Amino acid sequence: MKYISTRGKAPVLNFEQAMMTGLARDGGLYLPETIPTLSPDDIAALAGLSYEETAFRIMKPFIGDCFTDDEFRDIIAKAYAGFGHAARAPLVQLDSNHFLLELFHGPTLAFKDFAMQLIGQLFQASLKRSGGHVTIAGATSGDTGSAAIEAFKGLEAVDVFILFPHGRVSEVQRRQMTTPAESNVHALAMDGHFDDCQARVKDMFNDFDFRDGVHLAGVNSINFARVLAQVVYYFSSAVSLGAPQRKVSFTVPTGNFGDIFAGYIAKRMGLPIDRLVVATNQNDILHRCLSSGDYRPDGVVPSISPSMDIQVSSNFERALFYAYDQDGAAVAQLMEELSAGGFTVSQGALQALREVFDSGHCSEAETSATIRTLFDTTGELLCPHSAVGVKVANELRDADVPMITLATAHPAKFPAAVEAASGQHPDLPTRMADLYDRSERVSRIANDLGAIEDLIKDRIAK
Ligand SMILES: Cc1ncc(COP(=O)(O)O)c(C=O)c1O
Ligand SMILES: N[C@@H](CCOP(=O)(O)O)C(=O)O
Repeated sequence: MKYISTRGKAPVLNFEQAMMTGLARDGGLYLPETIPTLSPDDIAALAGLSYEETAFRIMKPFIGDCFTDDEFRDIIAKAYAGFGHAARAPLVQLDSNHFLLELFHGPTLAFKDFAMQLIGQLFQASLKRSGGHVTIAGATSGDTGSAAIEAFKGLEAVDVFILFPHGRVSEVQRRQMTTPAESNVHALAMDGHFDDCQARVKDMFNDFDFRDGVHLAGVNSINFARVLAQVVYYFSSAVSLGAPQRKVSFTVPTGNFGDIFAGYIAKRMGLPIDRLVVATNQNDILHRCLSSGDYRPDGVVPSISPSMDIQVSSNFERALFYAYDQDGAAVAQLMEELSAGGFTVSQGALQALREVFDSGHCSEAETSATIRTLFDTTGELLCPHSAVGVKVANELRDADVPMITLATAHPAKFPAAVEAASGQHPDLPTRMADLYDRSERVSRIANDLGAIEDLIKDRIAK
């Protein structure tokens, strides 16, 4: 399996190389040259399998011969051993034909653990073979950072630097990043919002002297391995509701477009997905773009679903690549226009996107009302991101097609917003009960590429 860049001008790599490379050297994002497909019989055969075996069968064609079957099975087993639910990603029924896919039973209580625990194991296996050391630089609006730190803390072959927007993540998210004592963990509270953090991480990758000097690696969804791991739960949940004989739809609370793009890959692999619904909070650039064709960031407004406070949605570039018939030059042109303020999607490409994706948005008041109503009617306590998904799903779903809404984080990561909405205080699991008592270690940093690079060089030299 070969991996190519969305901008068409970077070296073609295998899975392991693409995983360890992060951002392509032309600024684009790696994707498999062709998307493997599963027959209806292959999909039917997933029924009743463990999550781990499903993961092996879905991901193996993308990995090629980079890892032996035994190695890869062992990696998957280790990745999911620490999850707090036997099903890993259990489905809960909310209403007639509406289901919630609970993706928050991993170690840091958000869907990011599904991919991050896996790539933590993949990186370790790869670095053990090469004997190298990498410097991970990641940007987070709260959940990627804590999942990355949990997956990589204490590893000798890795230093992990996480940029998060100062004052714009929940206290639980911040503490998950700032309380680990391992010396290879570096939490950096940056001035600005998530888009600034993500831009600085991409700047570091585009600074080749720095990138090559520190052996930079990426664990944001710029890394295709992150997206790949998330494809698995689309299959496991759809099959448990009757796929491939029965079509299903998904609603995905969306910010950086990685999770819903994993659903797009699942659809292209042959999973009979009817609609993929993009659910945004008040930072609704994706909804506006899918409605009008215009993609023009106009500033992030902080919300009670802070992990989705994003206006420059990294993986939308991957969706555009397919919508523009894999024309790297066209994508590169759009991204150049984005740097200058924004772009308009061509009519043909917009039509291609709309053939797959629907979209909706959810105001702050609607998010709170959804948390309250769902708790009152079903006893299910949602995090604000999942509530955005449920609200949009209820609005757009077709009563005859099962709708699966992704519950992307545990309510206890956002206790203030959840309690204000529902009157219920969501408790952290007992293993985290002392999170508020642990001491924090964090560096404040300006939104300044030079200052960030200097800090990283200085820390890894020690
Ligand atoms: C809890 C939560 N929900 C939803 C999202 C949006 O996911 P994506 O960025 O993959 O669209 C995020 C952040 O990525 C998140 O942390
Ligand atoms: N919401 C994310 C933002 C980063 O997204 P990623 O999928 O590209 O890592 C977060 O919680 O950090």
